[in-house]
Amino acid sequence: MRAPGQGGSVTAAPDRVPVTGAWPAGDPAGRRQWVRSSLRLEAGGTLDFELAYETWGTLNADGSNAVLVQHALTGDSHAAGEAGPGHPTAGWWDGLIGPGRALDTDELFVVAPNVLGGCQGSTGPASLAPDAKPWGSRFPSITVRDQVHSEQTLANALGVDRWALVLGGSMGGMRALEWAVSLPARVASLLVLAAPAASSADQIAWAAPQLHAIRSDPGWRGGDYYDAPPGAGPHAGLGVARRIAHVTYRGEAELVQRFGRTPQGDGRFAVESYLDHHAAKLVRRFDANSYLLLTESMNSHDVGRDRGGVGAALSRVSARTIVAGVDSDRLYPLYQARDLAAGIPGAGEAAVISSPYGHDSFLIETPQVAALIKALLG
Ligand SMILES: CC(=O)SCCNC(=O)CCNC(=O)[C@H](O)C(C)(C)COP(=O)(O)OP(=O)(O)OC[C@H]1O[C@@H](n2cnc3c(N)ncnc32)[C@H](O)[C@@H]1OP(=O)(O)O
Ligand SMILES: N[C@@H](CCO)C(=O)O
Repeated sequence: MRAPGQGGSVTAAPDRVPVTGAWPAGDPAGRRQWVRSSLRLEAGGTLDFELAYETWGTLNADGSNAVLVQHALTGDSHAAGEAGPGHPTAGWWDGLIGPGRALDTDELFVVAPNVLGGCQGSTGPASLAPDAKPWGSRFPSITVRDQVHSEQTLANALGVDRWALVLGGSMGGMRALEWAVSLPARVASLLVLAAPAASSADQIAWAAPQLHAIRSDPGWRGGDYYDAPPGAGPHAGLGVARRIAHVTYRGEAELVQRFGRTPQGDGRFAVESYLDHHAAKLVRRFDANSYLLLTESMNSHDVGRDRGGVGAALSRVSARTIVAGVDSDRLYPLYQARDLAAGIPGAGEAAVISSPYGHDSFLIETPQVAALIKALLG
């Protein structure tokens, strides 16, 4: 089990005052912190939860220099920093966060939480429920709004009334947008990368075989696999899900040119070997139930739900906004970024990240993303 043992319970309790503290034993990197509270879920009931987060820089006296960085589906709070104990890779936006970088930590206070429902320190299906057993199949459904609600607790605990900037890509872009729609007074500027106002049928369609792959793995055991012997969990299903997803994260022309048709010595096409590699890497670091839960939270993403539609919801945004899409993104196509930008007051036309790398370009095209950040903060 990867998450800490505090878990949560679905109860009818009212929201509680958040409690913060240093991360307890078990954080090998030694820099994560946590906030603990409870929230009313959009689907009903209340969840006691913890959010893990990391920060860089210092909050200034008037609290005006805080930036909220939102990770994508399989990301985590380690947005910046070198690889080291507990973090085999450098932060996923290390090129953007640090002294002298676009998110200049000599000037800014940068905060990156692990998403509610995740498996990298925040409460999720692998966490312990009040009965001291993993939540597993009992973990409630979570929406993007619930995730943002939980992050409000973090902002309150940190003393951040208004973020100077909220930004993220993909699932992180959904949460960034939801912040600006649900709490417009608390978001001064907004950068949404490769994310829509509402998940489309095409995106839900790509998710469907991924969900089935995990659930049809006998090792999934209806979601209650945490006491299975090592290696007996739903690794094969999660690996298939990642292979499907990873194809959608990369550019078609990129794969064609990069891998060609020549089989490797072991008989696999190079692109098959590449997908196998990414599947194996994810299986080692990610919980299958979190993958299901977060995928379904993305499927349900629709800023217009119960708000009179997408147009009415977007008209609430008061942040200085840039929306950007990637010209080779086949999962979140550019037209969605254009539609989203058109709906947000003052956003102007969507920016275009030009790249062969597809959806993942928001993680790869550092200078182009840096320019967008500077345009907002400058
Ligand atoms: C914010 C967040 O959301 S997510 C956190 C970071 N994201 C992830 O971890 C998602 C998974 N990874 C990725 O999507 C990508 O690796 C990115 C976006 C992080 C970086 O993209 P790129 O730099 O273009 O990496 P690329 O997709 O080429 O993968 C490189 C890996 O494939 C391996 N690889 C390349 N070709 C082959 C092949 N034919 N066979 C096997 N492995 C191969 C490389 O050895 C390298 O392995 P390593 O990452 O273990 O060192
Ligand atoms: N590579 C990213 C893509 C999802 O947007 C991830 O795994 O989170």
